[in-house]
Amino acid sequence: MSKLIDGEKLAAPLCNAIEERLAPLRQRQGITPGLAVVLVGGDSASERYVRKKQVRAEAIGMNSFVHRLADSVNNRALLTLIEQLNHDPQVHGILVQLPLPPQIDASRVIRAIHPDKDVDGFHPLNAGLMATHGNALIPCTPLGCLMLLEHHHGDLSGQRAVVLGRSNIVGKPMAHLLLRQHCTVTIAHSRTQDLAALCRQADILVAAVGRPRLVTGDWIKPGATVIDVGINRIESDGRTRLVGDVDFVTASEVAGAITPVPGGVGPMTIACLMLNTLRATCRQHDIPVADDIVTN
Ligand SMILES: Nc1nc(=O)c2c([nH]1)NC[C@@H]1CN(c3ccc(C(=O)N[C@@H](CCC(=O)O)C(=O)O)cc3)C=[N+]21
Repeated sequence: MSKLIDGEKLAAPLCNAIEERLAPLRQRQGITPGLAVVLVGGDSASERYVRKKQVRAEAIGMNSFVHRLADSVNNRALLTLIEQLNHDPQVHGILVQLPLPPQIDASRVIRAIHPDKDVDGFHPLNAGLMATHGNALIPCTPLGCLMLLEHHHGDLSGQRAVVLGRSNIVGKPMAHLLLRQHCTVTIAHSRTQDLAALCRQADILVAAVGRPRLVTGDWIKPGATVIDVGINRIESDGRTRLVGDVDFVTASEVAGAITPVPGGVGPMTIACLMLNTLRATCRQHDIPVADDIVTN
């Protein structure tokens, strides 16, 4: 049986460390980091995640501003709101919850966010800086995965990593982060041939494809570290359940260590959003960025 990688257990001390940095910011500089979350429409999963972000931000003493827009909103109205938030000195981080409705040009919306306030790290400037090892805001989910990996796997140098999924928000940035830690990285996706055989070569396997229980035990190299980014809602026995991209039961018999869903990557994503908001705040006020909290 493999070791369980507990996301809550690593997220809690990270959030505490962030919280400790807020008091001196407030007392000495009069600054309270502010996170603005823009939610378009009323998707129940999105509502839930936005609520988690808001609750966590407030719990550690940040300001949180949630802007709700109708599902029918047009590009102009959304871009106007972002422009307003870009100029608002109370707002240090802006997150536009994805997915957006089809009439919205998501790429244009992401590009409208000021790169210094882009706490998702989705702006092409931040994506490019990360790819070239510059000083970027790094997407929260891959950053959280990397922290879990470094904590449980130790030095990643020379390890064979396979990232399943090539999205701009998880797969691609994850591959860049692993490369930066000197892994040998392969990005696999829906057109990859012999997916199972490829995955079996991985010392580190990160699954981020949104396919419930795609990765079964026979895809995993014995002893490998498995990070499950998937959050799929499925119906079973008349109830809605949350399952990952990894079939936990069979995978945990083979893997050396594995994240559960829920309680794995999710809590780290939220904690890294808090970290990015703190970093963005420091940068905007020319305060040395709190890089000693974590080094990556
Ligand atoms: N601009 C943008 N940035 C995002 O970071 C972003 C987004 N859009 N759209 C949706 C995805 C999804 N996401 C999650 C965050 C936390 C949990 C989380 O806390 N999950 C818990 C509980 C899950 C549950 O109970 O539903 C867990 O896995 O233990 C899940 C998913 C952020 N996303």
